[in-house]
Amino acid sequence: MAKDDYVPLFETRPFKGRILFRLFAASIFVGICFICIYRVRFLPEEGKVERWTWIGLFLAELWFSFYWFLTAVCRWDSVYRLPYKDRLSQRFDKELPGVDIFVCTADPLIEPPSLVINTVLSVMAYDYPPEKLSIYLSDDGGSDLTFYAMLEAATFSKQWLPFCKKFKVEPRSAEAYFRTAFEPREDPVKAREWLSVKKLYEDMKMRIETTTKLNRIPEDIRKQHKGFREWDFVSSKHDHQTILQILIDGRDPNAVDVEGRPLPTLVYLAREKRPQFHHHFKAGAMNALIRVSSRISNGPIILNVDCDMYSNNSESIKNSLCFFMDEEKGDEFAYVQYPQNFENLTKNELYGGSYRVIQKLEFPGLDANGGPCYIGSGCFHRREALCGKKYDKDCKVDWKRLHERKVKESASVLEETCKVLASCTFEQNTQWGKEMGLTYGCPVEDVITGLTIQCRGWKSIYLMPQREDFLGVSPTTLLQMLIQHKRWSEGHLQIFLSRYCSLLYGHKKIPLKLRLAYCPYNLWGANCLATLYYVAVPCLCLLRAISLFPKTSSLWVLPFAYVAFAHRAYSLGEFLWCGGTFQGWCNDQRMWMFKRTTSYFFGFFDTILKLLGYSKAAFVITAKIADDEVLKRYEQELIEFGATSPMFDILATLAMLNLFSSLGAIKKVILEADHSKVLDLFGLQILLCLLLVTINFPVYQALFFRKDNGRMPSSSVDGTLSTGFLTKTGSLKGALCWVPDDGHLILVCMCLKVLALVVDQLDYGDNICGAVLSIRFNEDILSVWNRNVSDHQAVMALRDSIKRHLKLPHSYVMEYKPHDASLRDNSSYRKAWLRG
Ligand SMILES: O=c1ccn([C@@H]2O[C@H](COP(=O)(O)OP(=O)(O)O[C@H]3O[C@H](CO)[C@@H](O)[C@H](O)[C@H]3O)[C@@H](O)[C@H]2O)c(=O)[nH]1
Ligand SMILES: [Mn+2]
Repeated sequence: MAKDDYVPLFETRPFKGRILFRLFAASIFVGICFICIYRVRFLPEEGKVERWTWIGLFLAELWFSFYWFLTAVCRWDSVYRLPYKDRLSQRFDKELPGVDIFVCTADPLIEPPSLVINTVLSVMAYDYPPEKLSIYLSDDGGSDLTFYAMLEAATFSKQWLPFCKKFKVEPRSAEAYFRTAFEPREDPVKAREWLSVKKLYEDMKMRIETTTKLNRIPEDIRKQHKGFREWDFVSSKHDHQTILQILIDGRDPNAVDVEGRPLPTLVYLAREKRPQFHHHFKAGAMNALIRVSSRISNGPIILNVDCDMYSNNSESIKNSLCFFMDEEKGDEFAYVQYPQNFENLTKNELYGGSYRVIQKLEFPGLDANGGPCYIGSGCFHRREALCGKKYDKDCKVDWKRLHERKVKESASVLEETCKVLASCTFEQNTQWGKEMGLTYGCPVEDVITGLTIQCRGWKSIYLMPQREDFLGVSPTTLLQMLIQHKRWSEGHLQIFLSRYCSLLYGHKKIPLKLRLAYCPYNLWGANCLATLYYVAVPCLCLLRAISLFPKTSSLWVLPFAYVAFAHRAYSLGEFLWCGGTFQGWCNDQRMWMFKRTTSYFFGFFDTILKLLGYSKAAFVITAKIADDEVLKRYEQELIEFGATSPMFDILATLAMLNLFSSLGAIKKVILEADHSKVLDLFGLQILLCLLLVTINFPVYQALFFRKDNGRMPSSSVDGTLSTGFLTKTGSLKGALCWVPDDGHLILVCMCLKVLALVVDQLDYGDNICGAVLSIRFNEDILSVWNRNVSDHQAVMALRDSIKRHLKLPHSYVMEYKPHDASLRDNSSYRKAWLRG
């Protein structure tokens, strides 16, 4: 094509309103400067407790300022992209490249096969020539249940694909479509067809769910496909040979749908697993898929979706190709990342799961500076770039040549010859996991991979069309959410502390702004310290009458007030602009605090432990299902606490600390002769405490008022309630319980101990004591009960273990009525304090 005829396949437009943002950012910056001046000028004299608390607070504020600076970098420039799909069709209709789609699943129990196949069906039904489409499912669960579901999906696709075309179905996940769509009433013939496909789907779903519930495949079904024989050799999900089955071979002239049109290729792969080999979680699965697919279809474009994230837009492939195939700029793009949206969010996003501001404002910012990160699901890759090729500006892609398919072997030959590519030993002494494929060793394998790709000279694209392109499942319990964020924050922090730290690794490879823009995510985990300090220490100091903020009557209060309020108001504005609700923003803020004090905290320490070699890599898969009762509460937007976890201990502890400090402060204001003097001195501090109490409101509810099973488990409640008693008894040294099988509790213990020390140091005398320590009753004690040892003995044992562990002169333990009714019968219910 001659140069002047060139019409781009996409357009890039800058965001409006950047100037306003920059002015605002400048004003915040000025505010921060004043805060720093204040902190330095009014530093308390040497030798006082005040001095150290002051310095600590100052450090926390410096950290927040630095972090704010990083988030401002992300917003400095922003662009959005517009693909022109029609131009693509006009120009390249015959030369469209092959696209290989990788779906990953890992566990049939928490990622049910019926969910997996809906994702598979949705991508099989893309509006794209089926002979150029190949779908690969990686099953790390190595489960015949999933395999069976895939067989069913292969059969059903013969009806489903033509049905999607005929009825212009959207979305093309059968489950999602039939959940909301109604049959076309106007035409009885069509209506009948519609209903019959719906029935087919429902019958299939029922068959799949029955086998899943049975947890085994009945003999008569096993006989129907040779693939099941593979499971005769599977000893467990961690120990089996490669299972590779080409369920639909797109080249086979008989592989057609009910209307005679070809079907896309469909492949099931469970890579080899052996206990002595590390399998590298999703990254390992993806790399096995890259190799196997290179022999079977070798599509130059690869789409990666998680099993819970179905395609919600049948045009996504073509939209993405507008970038890769643009004659002028296309060759420099390695991947096109879509936002990850979730279909099961509640109206006000109870657990802040929409990430709207990140997706609508921050990622366009990354895009303007060189390209977004690769965040896993919903990402189209150029195969070469994913396989480690460096960007070469002289290398032009010839799509015509690329789309030819060369493989001649039959499906069964391919099945045999490709197995070795997915074996445990294949990667030994190769660059896989290092320079080739997805990078190993990090729980956010995607982000680190994206960064290395960008550092090899490639650019990436962030595409956020009107219609949400991919819809997934967001965690439906607080604990799930916190655990997911622990993995993320840990993974990100690992990147920051590794040789892949964007600041150093990206030097001279990617723009400075992009290097900086990676940092807010990489440093999520590092936020925990400053946040914990800010939510705990000012409250404690309030009780000890240490003022940490300027008097409300002085002018110095202005920068504090401006930065705090303007910044939050701006955040609210952003949230609303991105389509959120006010309540949603409040929930988001709460989650932000919860995550920082728990997920990030544990993520932070686990990263450090890993660096020191004490802890191994893990990947806790996020559950995609929950029981009906939990779901009901989720829909009512009731926060789910119904589990024991050290994370909840921290939340409860901090909430109680905030509550007691506020009560203490209020008491002081009332009792003090000169109210206004107290208010003048402690105004901001009291405000901060009250704010924290407001944020923690659902925690108090869960601790004391809720009756449903989503409340705080009674063990934590009693523990936290005990705080109330403890505080009344005067000087407190500490109490905790010890759960030996939970490594994290050591961490909680350490923190509680620190807190106890601080309290001790400050010596509150008979005042309300701010130390709030949760006692959690452990399985140990319950098992003592089980063995019919008298309660008293058990409690004494616990008390002694606490004493020993904390090396405290005293410890208090409350006798406890076990939660479990059967245990309750043989133990008397006494609530008494034993001091020893
Ligand atoms: O050993 C494993 C573990 C996980 N997975 C798959 O990886 C995907 C992501 O796992 P999930 O538990 O759903 O994690 P999320 O936190 O929801 O996923 C986000 O974060 C991950 C990195 O932590 C990214 O890989 C994902 O794309 C991104 O959506 C799922 O399809 C799993 O089946 C495997 O294939 N093998
Ligand atoms: Mn997921």
